[in-house]
Amino acid sequence: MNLLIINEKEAVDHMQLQFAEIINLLNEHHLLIKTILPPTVPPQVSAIAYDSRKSTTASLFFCKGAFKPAYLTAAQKKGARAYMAESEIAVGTGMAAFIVRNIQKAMALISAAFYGFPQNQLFIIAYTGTKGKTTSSYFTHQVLKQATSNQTALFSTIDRIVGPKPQQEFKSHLTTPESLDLFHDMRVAVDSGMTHLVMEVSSQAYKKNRVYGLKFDVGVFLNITPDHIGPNEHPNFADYLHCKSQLLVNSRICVINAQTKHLNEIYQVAHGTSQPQDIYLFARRDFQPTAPIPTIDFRYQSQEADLTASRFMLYSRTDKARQLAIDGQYQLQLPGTFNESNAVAAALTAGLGGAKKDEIKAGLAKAWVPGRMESLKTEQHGTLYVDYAHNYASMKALLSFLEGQQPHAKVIVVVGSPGNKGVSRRAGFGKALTQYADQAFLTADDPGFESPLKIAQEIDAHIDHDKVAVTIEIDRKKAIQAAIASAGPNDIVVLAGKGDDAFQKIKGVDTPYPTDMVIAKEIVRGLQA
Ligand SMILES: CC(=O)N[C@H]1[C@@H](OP(=O)(O)OP(=O)(O)OC[C@H]2O[C@@H](n3ccc(=O)[nH]c3=O)[C@H](O)[C@@H]2O)O[C@H](CO)[C@@H](O)[C@@H]1O[C@H](C)C(=O)N[C@@H](C)C(=O)N[C@H](CCC(=O)O)C(=O)O
Ligand SMILES: Nc1ncnc2c1ncn2[C@@H]1O[C@H](COP(=O)(O)OP(=O)(O)OP(=O)(O)O)[C@@H](O)[C@H]1O
Repeated sequence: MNLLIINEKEAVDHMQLQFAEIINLLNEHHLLIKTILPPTVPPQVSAIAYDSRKSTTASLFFCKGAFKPAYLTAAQKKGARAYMAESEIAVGTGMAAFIVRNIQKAMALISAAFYGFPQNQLFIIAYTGTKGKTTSSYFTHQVLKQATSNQTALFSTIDRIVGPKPQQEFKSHLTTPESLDLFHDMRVAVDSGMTHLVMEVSSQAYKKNRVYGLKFDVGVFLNITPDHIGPNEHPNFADYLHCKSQLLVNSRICVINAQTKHLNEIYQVAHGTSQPQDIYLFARRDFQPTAPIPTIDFRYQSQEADLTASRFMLYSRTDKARQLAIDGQYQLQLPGTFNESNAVAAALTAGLGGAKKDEIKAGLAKAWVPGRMESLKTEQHGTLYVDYAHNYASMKALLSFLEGQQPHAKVIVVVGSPGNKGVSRRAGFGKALTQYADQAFLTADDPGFESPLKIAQEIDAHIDHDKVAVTIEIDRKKAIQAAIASAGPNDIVVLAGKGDDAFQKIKGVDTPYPTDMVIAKEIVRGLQA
C-alpha cells in the first residue's frame, strides 16, 4: 500500500487542470449546467478526489453517490478549492463549483484529462461476460507479460498490477475501478513503462459510468446469463445485456464468443460501430447454431481434457483470422472445458496485441488464476477443488465437467450465496446441485446484512432432496471440515463460490477469512495426521 502512495505522488505531482479546460470538456459533452467561480479562487486544481478522506490541498472534489455534505466540508478543510456535483451544495459556499447533469460521466471525463489521457499510450484489451472475465484476463496478462518483457498491466477483480515491480501489485476492491482510480492507475502504469493493459469491464462499470468516454483497442464479449439483477445492480436482464454490450460499442476491435446467448443481438451492437473485418467470432468445432449467425472466424476443439489439464486445437476459418497466424495446439494446466473457451479468447486478443504463436503457447501452458480450479489431491478424501463458481451457469459448467471426468465419483459441494445481491443465484445453486451433486453443505458466503441461515434455507428450498443429501452448516470452516471428512478416496469435493477471497463480507465489514484452500489444506493435514 505504501508504494501506491509514493506512486500516486510521483504520478500526480506534475498534474494540473485549468478551470477553462474543465468547462470546455464538460461543454463538449453537454454536461455543464452552471459554474460558480469566485474571483478569490485560483482557476486551476492540482489534485482530484471523490473521497474526503483522500482529498488534498488545491483539489477538485466530486460529490457523488450516497454523498453527505459533511464530506465536502471535510474536503474543504483539507484544502479542496472546487467541487463538482449535480446540484449546488450550501456548505460549499466560497468554493468554485461545477454543477453538472451527470456526476459520474463528468468525473470520468475530468479524471481522464487530469491524468493526461493515459489510455492513449496503452494497448487496452477489455473483457466482459457473466463468467470468465478474470480467468481470460489472467491468461491474456500472463501471455502478454512475457511477450512485452513485463510491460503489461492488469486490472482484475483479484489484483491490479500497475507496474513491473512486485510492489506494484495490489488487491482490488471492485472488478472495474471507479473512473478516477482507473485513470490514475493507467497513468501510473504508463509512467512505469507499461505498453499494454488487460482489464475487466463489469456491467456495473457501464451502469455507473466508470469507463465513460474510454475507448478500448480490443473488447471481448465472453457470454451472458442472468446474474447481477437486483436492487443494487440491474433492474432486469435487458438492462444487464445493454450495459455489457456497451463494451463492444466502445472497442475498435470486437471479439465475441459465438456460443453466447443473444449472439445476434450482441453482434448487431458491435456492428453498429465496427466493420465486420474488425469483429472476430470464435466457437467450438462441433457448435451448430440453430439459427443463421455471422461467419465464425476461429473454431477450437478439445483434444484431451482431464482433471488436471487440457489440450486443444485452434483453427482459423477466415482470411482475417489466418492473418493472426495463431492456429495450432495449445495446452492449459487449468482443467475445465470452459477454460478452453477463455484460453481461445486470450490467444486471440494476445495475438491482436502483438504476441506470436509461440509466446501464446508458452504463456497459456503456464497460466494460473488464484481461486479458479485450484485442486488438491488427498490420499483418503478424494480430490478437492476450490473454484469461484458462484451462479447457475458457472456451477453447471464446473459440476458437469467434473461429472464427465469422473462419472462414478460422489460429488460433494460446499456452497453459500451472498446477501443483498444476486438473489437469483440461490435458485440457480439449488438447480445445479440437484442436477449434479450427491451431497451439499450449505454455508455462509458474504452474507452481508442478511441472515446466512435464511439464505441457505432459500437455496435448500430449490434442491430435490431425493437426489441430494443436504446439511446446513453456517460456519464455513466446519462445513468444509464435514465435507472433506465425508469424502472417500475416489470422491470429489468442491469448495465453491469464494475462490481466493480472504474475507467474508458480514454486515458491512470485510471480516478476515483464511481462504478456502488454506482451510482445506489445514483440514487435510489434520485428517492425515
Ligand atoms: C452501487 C454501486 O455501484 N456503488 C459503488 C459507488 O458507491 P457510491 O458512489 O454510492 O459511494 P459510497 O461508497 O456509497 O459513498 C458516497 C460517496 O461519498 C464518499 N465518502 C464516503 C465517506 C467519507 O468519509 N467521505 C467521502 O467522501 C465516497 O468516496 C463516495 O464518493 O461507488 C463506490 C466507489 O466510489 C463503490 O465502492 C460502490 O460499489 C459498491 C461497494 C459495490 O459493491 N458495487 C458492486 C455492485 C459492483 O460494482 N460490482 C461490479 C462487479 C459486478 C460484476 O461482476 O459484474 C464491479 O465492477 O466491481
Ligand atoms: N467461460 C466460462 N463459462 C462458464 N463458466 C465459467 C467460464 N469461465 C469460468 N467459469 C466459472 O466461473 C467462475 C468464475 O470465473 P471468473 O472469475 O473467470 O469469471 P468472472 O467473469 O470474472 O466472474 P465474476 O464477475 O463473478 O467475478 C470460475 O471459477 C468457473 O467456475
